[in-house]
Amino acid sequence: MIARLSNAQRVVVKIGSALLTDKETGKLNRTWLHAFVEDVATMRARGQEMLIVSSGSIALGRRALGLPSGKLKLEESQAAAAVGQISLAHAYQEILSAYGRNCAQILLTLDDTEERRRYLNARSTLNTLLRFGAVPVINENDTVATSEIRYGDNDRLAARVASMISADCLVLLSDVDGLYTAPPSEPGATHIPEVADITPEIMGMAGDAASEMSRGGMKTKVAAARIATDGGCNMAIANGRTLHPLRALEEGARCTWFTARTTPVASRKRWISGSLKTMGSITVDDGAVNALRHGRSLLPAGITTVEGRFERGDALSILDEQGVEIARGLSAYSSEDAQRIKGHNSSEIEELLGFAGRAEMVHRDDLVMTKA
Ligand SMILES: Nc1ncnc2c1ncn2[C@@H]1O[C@H](COP(=O)(O)OP(=O)(O)O)[C@@H](O)[C@H]1O
Ligand SMILES: N[C@@H](CCC(=O)OP(=O)(O)O)C(=O)O
Repeated sequence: MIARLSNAQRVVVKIGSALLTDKETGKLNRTWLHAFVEDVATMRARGQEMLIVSSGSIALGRRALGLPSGKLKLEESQAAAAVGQISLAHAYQEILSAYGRNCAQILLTLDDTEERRRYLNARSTLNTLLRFGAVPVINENDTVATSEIRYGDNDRLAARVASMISADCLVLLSDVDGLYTAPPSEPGATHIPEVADITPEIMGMAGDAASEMSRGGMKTKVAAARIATDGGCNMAIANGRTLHPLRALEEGARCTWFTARTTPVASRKRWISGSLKTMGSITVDDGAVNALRHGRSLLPAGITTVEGRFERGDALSILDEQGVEIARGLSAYSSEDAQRIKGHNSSEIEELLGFAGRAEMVHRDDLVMTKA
């Protein structure tokens, strides 16, 4: 069970507001943040790709603005988030740079993970940052998110990010060491070490947050577990109320693991082949059919015909020369650009389109064979 964290390639860690801010003063808990970031840097140095989803902007901002305790109005939490996010990002940047890491701030709204084109853009930016060795620090863009278009909690946001970038491990660090059969304040509540199946009974165990600083409570954590495990990602709810919480988890600290139901690749392929409406089709030559069967990407050189009107990110049907569908995938180009680059070598793309686009028409990560 321990190896789920140390063996993971891509890890998303979510930090709740209560861990980041001191209960008494409302200030950022710097000692804790230093120790946590040291764990992140150690894992990154080992070759694991690390992303942080951090709450805390509203909790920090409300103190800075002198807002009273209790529930905030929407415009007050938006203002608090605007103020708090700056100090939050600054703290991460300062500490990560001490470990020689670039810190990249990403503020997402619901649409960025739900709407396909924006999803592909967000995914591509995150992948590029990881390739450059930077550590993305993500939060919801609370200042522009109105109640209709917001997640409202970073538990589900973290799970959507984890499945978007095909992470294999998500850790929700909280003030509790996992899921209990009932809110831990209730007598007789017992700890659950592992959940293989998120049944209605499991959902029913989760209650609200105990402090006003937090948003979600256990309900949003269990909802996050459903998103993550469906996306092929193992998820842990673990205690962050200790210095070096990730090291502690690797060394076997008690937590609750929710087991992935599939692999990230299988989950993505199922999404492409099953739930997307195709917006066009491309016919490819025999050489390209052969390349696709060997798990390669589809290059413009192998395309003979482009049909339909589609945009970058739309799903396409890929046909052989007999008109039989052999694969489906997400297009890296619009139909207009595809018409221009079909049959050409990828090195000619810049000259043909006037910009240096991707070498592949459909990247192999975005492609699924529908006929062997
Ligand atoms: N079944 C449960 N098991 C564990 N904790 C629960 C449960 N139901 C409710 N909780 C509450 O959820 C809290 C954790 O959620 P929350 O305060 O939102 O954390 P965070 O700020 O880390 O997101 C716990 O401290 C606990 O009071
Ligand atoms: N985006 C908000 C946090 C929302 C949230 O999920 O809070 P928490 O339950 O403490 O993880 C913020 O930065 O204040």
